[in-house]
Amino acid sequence: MSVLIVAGTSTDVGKTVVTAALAAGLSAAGRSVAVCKPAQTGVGPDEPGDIAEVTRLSGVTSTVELARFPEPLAPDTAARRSGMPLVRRAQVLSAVRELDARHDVTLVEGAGGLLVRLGAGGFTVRDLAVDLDAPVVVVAAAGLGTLNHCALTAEALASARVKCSGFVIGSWPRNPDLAARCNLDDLPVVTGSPLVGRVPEGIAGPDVAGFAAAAAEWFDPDWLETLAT
Ligand SMILES: Nc1ncnc2c1ncn2[C@@H]1O[C@H](COP(=O)(O)OP(=O)(O)OP(=O)(O)O)[C@@H](O)[C@H]1O
Ligand SMILES: C[C@H](N)[C@H](N)CCCCCC(=O)O
Ligand SMILES: [Mg+2]
Repeated sequence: MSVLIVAGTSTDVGKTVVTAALAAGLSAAGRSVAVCKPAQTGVGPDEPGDIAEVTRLSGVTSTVELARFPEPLAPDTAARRSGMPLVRRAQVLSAVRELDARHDVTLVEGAGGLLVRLGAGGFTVRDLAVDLDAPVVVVAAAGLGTLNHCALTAEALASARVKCSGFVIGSWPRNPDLAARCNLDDLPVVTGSPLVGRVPEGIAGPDVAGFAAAAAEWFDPDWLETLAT
């Protein structure tokens, strides 16, 4: 019914944790949720990737990972170096559309930041948002430096006329420093989009029941509600 692209300002900002939190929060609200990771890098064939982490934290099992490459690199580079076939744009679009037809919300997690090349022809997660006419939520770090990364990402979305659904801080510190506290007010100003969530630091541990039970509280409730309508 609806697709939401989970992009980031960079790698390691908490996209997977936020994807899991969204999956858990939407599931708790009675929505059927699917998750697609078009290209996973940096994990071997038998190791858990981002999809496994989303399932562990959220319980959501309707998932698709289209390709994985062992080296921790951008997917197109990792694919070329591995000698395996690159992910194709049409392949991703068809997988996401198939999930979308059967679920209330389909979450698509990119790799790294918005303009990282996912596969053949250099397509990016921004291209997927254009093709799917889907909004993007951007996951960002909490502290100093994030305003610039968020503003750049907002500009890159606007230049392709992709709707920015909002920003989420992937790991909100227990004791936020001055920059993190100021960013709460400044981030919407510099990006022109709302801050719609903050996932607490240290929450993605072994207490998966606690994670799933609390997940909806980390997002603006009105925003979360709009995702499945
Ligand atoms: N709120 C949080 N609580 C606990 N751990 C977190 C939180 N946010 C991020 N982490 C940890 O930080 C690391 C990076 O987070 P995550 O894997 O979600 O990043 P990512 O943006 O998905 O990166 P990639 O580009 O590789 O997909 C992980 O080890 C994750 O468990
Ligand atoms: C391996 C890592 N965790 C991500 N999955 C891939 C990040 C690619 C980033 C490329 C870049 O922007 O330089
Ligand atoms: Mg991830």
